[in-house]
Amino acid sequence: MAGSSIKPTPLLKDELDIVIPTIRNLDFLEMWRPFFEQYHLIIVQDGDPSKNIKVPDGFDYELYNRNDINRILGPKASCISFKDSACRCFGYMVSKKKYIYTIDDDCFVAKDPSGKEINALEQHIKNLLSPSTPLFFNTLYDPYREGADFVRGYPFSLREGVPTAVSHGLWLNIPDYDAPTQLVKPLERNTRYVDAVLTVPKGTLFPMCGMNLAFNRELIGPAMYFGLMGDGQPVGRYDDMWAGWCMKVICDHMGWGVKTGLPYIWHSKASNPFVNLKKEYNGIFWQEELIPFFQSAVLPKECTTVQKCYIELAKQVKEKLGKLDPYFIKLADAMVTWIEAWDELNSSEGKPAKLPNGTAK
Ligand SMILES: O=c1ccn([C@@H]2O[C@H](COP(=O)(O)OP(=O)(O)O[C@H]3O[C@@H](CO)[C@H](O)[C@H]3O)[C@@H](O)[C@H]2O)c(=O)[nH]1
Ligand SMILES: [Mn+2]
Repeated sequence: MAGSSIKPTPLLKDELDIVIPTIRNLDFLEMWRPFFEQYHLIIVQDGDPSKNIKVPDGFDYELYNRNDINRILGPKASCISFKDSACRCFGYMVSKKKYIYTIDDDCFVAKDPSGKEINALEQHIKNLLSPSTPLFFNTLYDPYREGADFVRGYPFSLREGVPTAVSHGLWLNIPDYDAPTQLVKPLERNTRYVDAVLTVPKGTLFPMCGMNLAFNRELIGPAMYFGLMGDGQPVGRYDDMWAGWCMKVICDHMGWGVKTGLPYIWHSKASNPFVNLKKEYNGIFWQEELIPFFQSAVLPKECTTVQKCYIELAKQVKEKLGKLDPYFIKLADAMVTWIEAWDELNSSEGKPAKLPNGTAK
């Protein structure tokens, strides 16, 4: 019998949204079509709202520009950054799905060492649907992967693992370096494909990159606020970092896991290191204080929901980081506004009506 031409239904087809921030164009979607075409896209158009961003035919999407964000959130739109990829978190807020995958518009399909094209989304879904092991390190990496397992000495009481909240993918070609490193090593390319998925141990922070990232929105969505960055703010390119530090403290508190490693994407554009240095310089200085703050942050046991954890974290940011710079007082307030907006849009009566394909109502 001739091979069936019926495509298998992609995993989580109706339970996952792909969120793309863009200030450029969406041509990269052509390369992702085989992997993305059956999923719903949420495009967050940054910059000039009068610019028309063309979405390639055949994709099911909703697109939000700054006018839409202001219309939907009203005064609370102040918590969504402008002129920074941080705007992507608006897509997390308006999504109705259980899972989110977010990818930058200069990230393409990479190939594994055998030359096979990598379906990054499929790997993220596998990462999210299998448990994490933050409480005890498995030296053979992901024990739930085909052909691997827990090694001798791994406590059986811990082998069930914990729910996975975040899957952090990596990048071949242009690595996600900060500006100083980019300036020192302008020609460095990441050619090393490491065939591993690791759980970030409990109590350990890491620099979360928003370029190739997936998460369980029902678990950790309210904590995935990408902060106040870009236009009118003293810092940029610390959006995903801020979200990653808040997220990890909350995942540790809630008993959820964070994975990093596979899948890889091919990152094609190196952003301008001098422009990046201007955006980053406060962040490079402040992070020496921010990391100890997050490392020592304790959430009371009364914080039983992500929203409660986040509001408590915002309180501590205001109290302890407000003296580092007044920016953190503004950021702490924006964190609270984010949760208010999240709850407004995600309570049953608060959902904005949507057109099936195209711009939001
Ligand atoms: O003002 C802006 C700038 C960019 N975007 C969109 O955001 C992503 C990332 O942009 P870009 O690829 O230019 O930046 P990188 O330096 O490679 O990004 C890394 O730094 C992080 C920035 O926080 C980012 O998550 C990392 O990937 C693209 O889709 C741009 O179109 C924007 O919306 N507004
Ligand atoms: Mn990029």
